Amino acid sequence: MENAFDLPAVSDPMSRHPKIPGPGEPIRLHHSLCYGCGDDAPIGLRLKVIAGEGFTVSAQMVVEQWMQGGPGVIHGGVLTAAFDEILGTAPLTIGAPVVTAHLEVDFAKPIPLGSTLHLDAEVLAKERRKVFVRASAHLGDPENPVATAHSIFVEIDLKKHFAAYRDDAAQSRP
Ligand SMILES: CCCCCCCC(=O)SCCNC(=O)CCNC(=O)[C@H](O)C(C)(C)COP(=O)(O)OP(=O)(O)OC[C@H]1O[C@@H](n2cnc3c(N)ncnc32)[C@H](O)[C@@H]1OP(=O)(O)O
Repeated sequence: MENAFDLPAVSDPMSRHPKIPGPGEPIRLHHSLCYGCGDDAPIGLRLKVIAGEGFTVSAQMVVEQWMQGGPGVIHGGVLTAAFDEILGTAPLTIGAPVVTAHLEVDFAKPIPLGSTLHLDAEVLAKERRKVFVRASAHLGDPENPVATAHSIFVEIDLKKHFAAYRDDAAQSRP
């Protein structure tokens, strides 16, 4: 499939960040209350994202009943959230903390409850603060994706970006 987002003609140089875990190793949670990866989130996907080779990461997610759109298949928003998480983690391989600016998802096939979703993401390019990332999901056969995603993440200064929200976030905890 062609990219529906405009990749830069030439990427800024990218190199694998020295602190990123080796292939097969988990990447540390970015926030324990995160809906996508947090262990302490009251409701969430609890994705464990694993570093791959180069600028790639992967994760697996069992599609549980509460993730249902229906009937019998995953909700599109849940799949999008899973993509957001894995796409947003991939830029850590180049040492870039990011937030989602643009995210597009193509839903190719229904994803039944009970299936194990395999998610793979890869950083394609960087241009100034923009990081271009693509992802795909399959149910065991990488040649047969059930969904794909393309996204632009923007590099941020983590402390500054979230400075105004941290207290509110603490207050909204259950
Ligand atoms: C380990 C972590 C895993 C995380 C997974 C979960 C990730 C998330 O869900 S994050 C939460 C959702 N996202 C957000 O809340 C972000 C909200 N948006 C923002 O804060 C701002 O719009 C932000 C930071 C993206 C950009 O604002 P700002 O810092 O002022 O940068 P700005 O100058 O506007 O844009 C920088 C570049 O990005 C581009 N850009 C900004 N928004 C977009 C967009 N929607 N689409 C395409 N390009 C964009 C700009 O054109 C600019 O490009 P260029 O270098 O070519 O001029």
